[in-house]
Amino acid sequence: GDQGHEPPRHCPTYIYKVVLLGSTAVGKSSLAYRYVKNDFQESLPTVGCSFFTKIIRMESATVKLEIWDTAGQEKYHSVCHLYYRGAHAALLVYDITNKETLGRAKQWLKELEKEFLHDEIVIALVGNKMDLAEEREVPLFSSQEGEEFARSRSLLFAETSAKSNHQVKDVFMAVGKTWGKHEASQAWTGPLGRGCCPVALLPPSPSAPAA
Ligand SMILES: Nc1nc2c(ncn2[C@@H]2O[C@H](COP(=O)(O)OP(=O)(O)OP(=O)(O)O)[C@@H](O)[C@H]2O)c(=O)[nH]1
Repeated sequence: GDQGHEPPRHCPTYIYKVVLLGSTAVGKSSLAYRYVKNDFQESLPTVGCSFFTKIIRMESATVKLEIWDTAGQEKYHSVCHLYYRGAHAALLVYDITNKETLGRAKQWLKELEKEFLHDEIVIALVGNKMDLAEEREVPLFSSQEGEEFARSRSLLFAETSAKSNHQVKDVFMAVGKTWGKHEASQAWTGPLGRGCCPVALLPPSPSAPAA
């Protein structure tokens, strides 16, 4: 029964939805697979959408990341908006060895900007297949073009490799931390409680040097 005025001391669960968008074969499924299973496999094209869950346990809360991996093939384009609805974060993935895929990621950005207010979603531009740097077609992110583009839209940027496990965890963590800041400026005020709401905090990446 009811134990009185003190709320129960169970850990609340925060649900946080991340959607992966981008051209076919840029490595969306591979990034999700690497992050959730810490593994890499040659995989078949995604049909429709696939779904991964990552549970992150912290001292005072549990974070459940729902990772929605969409299909990049054009024939699935018309259903993609069903998947990014309600997302807290979007990773716009391109392949650094294929310049066309960056163009596609920029189109996704336009589409998201129509659907979401600036503060409603955290967006990261992710150049994948860093292990193939010698076949690079898209200049390094630090090039003027990329940097200006990111700054003008206040995006997060990272170059990753699902294959060699480069910056994969970091990109998910960076997105989570940015979302936490958005939340802090809005409803988030401190002690955990009050049912289920978007995630506010993610633990720092263990690979990051202590600040
Ligand atoms: N070298 C290299 N290959 C990768 C990397 N990530 C993915 N691949 C390969 O690229 C191909 C496509 O990867 P997927 O993860 O299926 O790509 P996707 O974006 O999910 O593709 P769709 O499901 O069609 O949208 C596969 O052969 C992967 O093994 C990477 O970081 N480096």
